[in-house]
Amino acid sequence: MASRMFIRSKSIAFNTLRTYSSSTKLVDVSINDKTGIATVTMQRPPVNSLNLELLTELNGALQDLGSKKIKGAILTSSLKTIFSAGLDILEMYKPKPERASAFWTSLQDTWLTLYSTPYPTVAAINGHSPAGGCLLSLACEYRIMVNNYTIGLNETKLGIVAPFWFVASMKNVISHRESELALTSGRLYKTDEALKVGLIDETAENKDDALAKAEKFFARFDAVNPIARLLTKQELRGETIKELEDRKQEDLDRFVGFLMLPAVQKGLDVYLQALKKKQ
Ligand SMILES: CCCCCCCC/C=C/C=C/CC(=O)SCCNC(=O)CCNC(=O)[C@H](O)C(C)(C)COP(=O)(O)OP(=O)(O)OC[C@H]1O[C@@H](n2cnc3c(N)ncnc32)[C@H](O)[C@@H]1OP(=O)(O)O
Repeated sequence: MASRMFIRSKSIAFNTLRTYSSSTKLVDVSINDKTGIATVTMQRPPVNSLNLELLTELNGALQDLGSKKIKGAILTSSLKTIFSAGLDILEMYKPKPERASAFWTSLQDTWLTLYSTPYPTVAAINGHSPAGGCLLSLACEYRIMVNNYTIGLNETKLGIVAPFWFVASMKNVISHRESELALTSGRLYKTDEALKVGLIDETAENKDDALAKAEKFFARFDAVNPIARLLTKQELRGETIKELEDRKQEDLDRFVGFLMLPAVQKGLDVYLQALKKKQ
């Protein structure tokens, strides 16, 4: 894990800043050449649910940024009211085992990349952010959320169990007690409630406000040595990263095994039907 971060920190030092814009079907990346801030935008309508393809593109984009000299990266969504609806339930419902394995591995890899970026990260949460959406924002260093949306790890509401690294991501941000209360009940917090427990760091009026506040967050590091900053981040996050790296295969096997349980499939079926009936 130490090498994961350190090699990247060396590579950014030798590159020069340039205007950059790259858009794949599901992820848009642009770097503002004046501020040096990258904006990574998920764009998979209708709800940015995280399927294999979106996760693969997102991981690739975040890794590419590691070789560029950027001041920081903002993760956000192109959708008006949704940051991300979390994992694509259709990836877990009646899955083919090979696809389920590739899907979960891509989630593990994306989280590892985002949790350990050499550059500072902000989630500009411009809409609802349940489950996997919350996980992505927890992997960022700072969370700014637009008012009147919801965020949280609501896995138990779907009859599924948040894996240890989802739980650790939460516990590294809010208290153990609050995590226990939230995770066991599958609580989704409204923006103002999330601020009160520290799940988010700031609220925003709208997406533009969130982006402006993200820029101010990055400015905190103007007078900070970047290597000292990175090594400190590594010190704080290293244990959690190492645990997933060490237990990656075990975690994958548990996920695939869990999905094959009839009771889990039944729970997902009921949840999917309820989502569709909502309209
Ligand atoms: C013993 C230890 C074992 C450990 C093993 C590991 C266990 C496995 C772990 C898995 C972890 C999973 C984490 C997750 O992320 S699960 C996903 C959780 N997500 C949700 O609960 C969100 C569900 N969606 C919503 O609440 C809403 O859609 C919302 C995001 C608030 C948006 O609302 P709205 O704007 O009103 O949009 P609609 O609800 O009408 O949705 C539009 C269409 O999109 C479909 N949809 C919504 N969310 C998902 C999703 N996550 N995946 C797939 N599809 C989704 C919805 O059904 C609508 O479809 P359609 O138009 O066809 O009706």
